[in-house]
Amino acid sequence: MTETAAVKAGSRVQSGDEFLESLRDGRSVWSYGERVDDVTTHPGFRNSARSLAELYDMMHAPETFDVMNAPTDTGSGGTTHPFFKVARSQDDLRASRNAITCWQERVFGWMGRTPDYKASLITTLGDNPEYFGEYADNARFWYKEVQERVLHIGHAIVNPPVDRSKPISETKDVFVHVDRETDNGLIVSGAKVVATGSPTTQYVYISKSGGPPVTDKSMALTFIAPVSGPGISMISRASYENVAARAASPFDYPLSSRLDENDTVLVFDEALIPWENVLVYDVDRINEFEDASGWLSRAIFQASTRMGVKLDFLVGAVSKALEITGSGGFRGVQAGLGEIISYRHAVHAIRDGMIESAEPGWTEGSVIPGTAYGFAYAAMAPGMYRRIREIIETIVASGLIYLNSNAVDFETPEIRPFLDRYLRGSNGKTALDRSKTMKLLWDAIGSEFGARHELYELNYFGQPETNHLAISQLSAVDGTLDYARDLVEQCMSEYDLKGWTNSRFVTPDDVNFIALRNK
Ligand SMILES: Cc1cc2nc3c(=O)[nH]c(=O)nc-3n(C[C@H](O)[C@H](O)[C@H](O)COP(=O)(O)OP(=O)(O)OC[C@H]3O[C@@H](n4cnc5c(N)ncnc54)[C@H](O)[C@@H]3O)c2cc1C
Repeated sequence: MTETAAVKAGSRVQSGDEFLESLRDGRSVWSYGERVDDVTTHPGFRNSARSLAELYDMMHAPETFDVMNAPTDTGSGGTTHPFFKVARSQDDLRASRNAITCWQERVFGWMGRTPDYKASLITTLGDNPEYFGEYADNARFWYKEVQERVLHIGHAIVNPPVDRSKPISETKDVFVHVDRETDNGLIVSGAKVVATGSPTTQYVYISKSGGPPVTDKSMALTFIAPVSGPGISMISRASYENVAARAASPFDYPLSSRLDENDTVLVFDEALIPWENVLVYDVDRINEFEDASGWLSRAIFQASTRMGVKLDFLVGAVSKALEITGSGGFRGVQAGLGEIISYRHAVHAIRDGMIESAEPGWTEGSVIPGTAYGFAYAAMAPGMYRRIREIIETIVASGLIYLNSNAVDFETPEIRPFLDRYLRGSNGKTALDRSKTMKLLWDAIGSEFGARHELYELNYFGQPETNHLAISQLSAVDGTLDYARDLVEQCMSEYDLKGWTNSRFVTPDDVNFIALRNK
């Protein structure tokens, strides 16, 4: 479908400007002791917001339109991002992969919470609205609304790390819970950890993931809220974009300066959640949802596709860095780069393996990416990412900090000749080439932005141990363990104390010293 056809058909997908306008809604974002007036102009958030706006523009641009759009399944006749629809076939998953990749290439793999991330979960509302019981119409509404407008929804589904040793009920004052019910909706208070990207999202999805089962109905809650809703505050962590803007330049921190997704402490203080926005308010349903819906496998699919692009980017940056240091020809250094590339290949392979091993979704006719390979990615990614950082620090070494402090140094006549001589690179690369490349690589792995990315990958799907456990349990029911054990049984059935039971093989009675002795 061409762009013109989609517009004629009534596409409701927001543009970049419409997205930015929607963020100017009086939301309560707090940073450095002040309430942020407007995240689209504040130096701590404005370029991150613009990076997201560019993604929305790609939904409309003729050159990316086809890969970024598919017909809606809501009856609107318009188009949407392919991952915002319930997948019905492996081809739907392929179209989703291509669209996720296309967006990630624009942000070089460094924004984890692009709007398609939450589409992994929102599509479950359209797959099985009946599951939500008395809130089924809410599920239908939000599926349609999010899909047609490609809304940007953040999520906060983990309880804050406060008194982990105590049962949830004893930390209720901190965790999100219902204060009281009213005719208009639920009055909710409490916090979640953490709402990544929320200052520049439009809505937030609150639910439960992992941890001990919920037993108290007042905490068995899933809902969607506009982040600008009354009673909702976002207390931002230090903004790397702000620090870079005030104390450096885009040349010095090219990723922090535009791709920082602020992780906020999200606080509800007697916030009214209208009944229309409630999806789950039931102990059994909230505990079952994660396993029943299959949303995690979709989330991992989006994450591994994103990681694939991030690793492509790192491979490119490391390769350019080695060209500058002149160490790229050494055997150990080549092996280091090769190890990073092999992780890159493994991630791309798992992503596509998830398509090849797609399995039935929540309801008849829907399809989700293969769960077992997905959990393997979730368990493997943290260690792999940590190892990649270690390799880069080993093979690029001091090259990562043998650098000037700021872009302005290149305009400072007293030191420019020194820079040109002492920072020059191998292979005809100039000092400017070195500084630009190495600062980019440092921002990727070493700056506060870069270090936060390791923490992010490590905790993306909870603790790796949890994912190893999940794989272990899954393998007992999906046939993996049975198959592996059968293989070993088959091997062991072909011999016994007397020798081979398989007549094809020759029992060595003719040469074996014990057999000969006993003859
Ligand atoms: C950069 C970043 C961004 C994030 N963004 C989001 C987001 O957007 N939305 C969101 O919902 N979440 C987000 N998170 C939270 C993330 O999902 C969690 O960090 C992750 O699930 C791990 O949980 P935790 O941090 O609470 O660790 P914990 O569960 O507190 O675990 C800490 C340690 O204690 C151990 N432990 C904890 N409880 C027990 C127990 N009962 N028995 C034995 N051992 C225990 C764990 O094994 C682990 O070693 C983000 C986290 C980070 C770091």
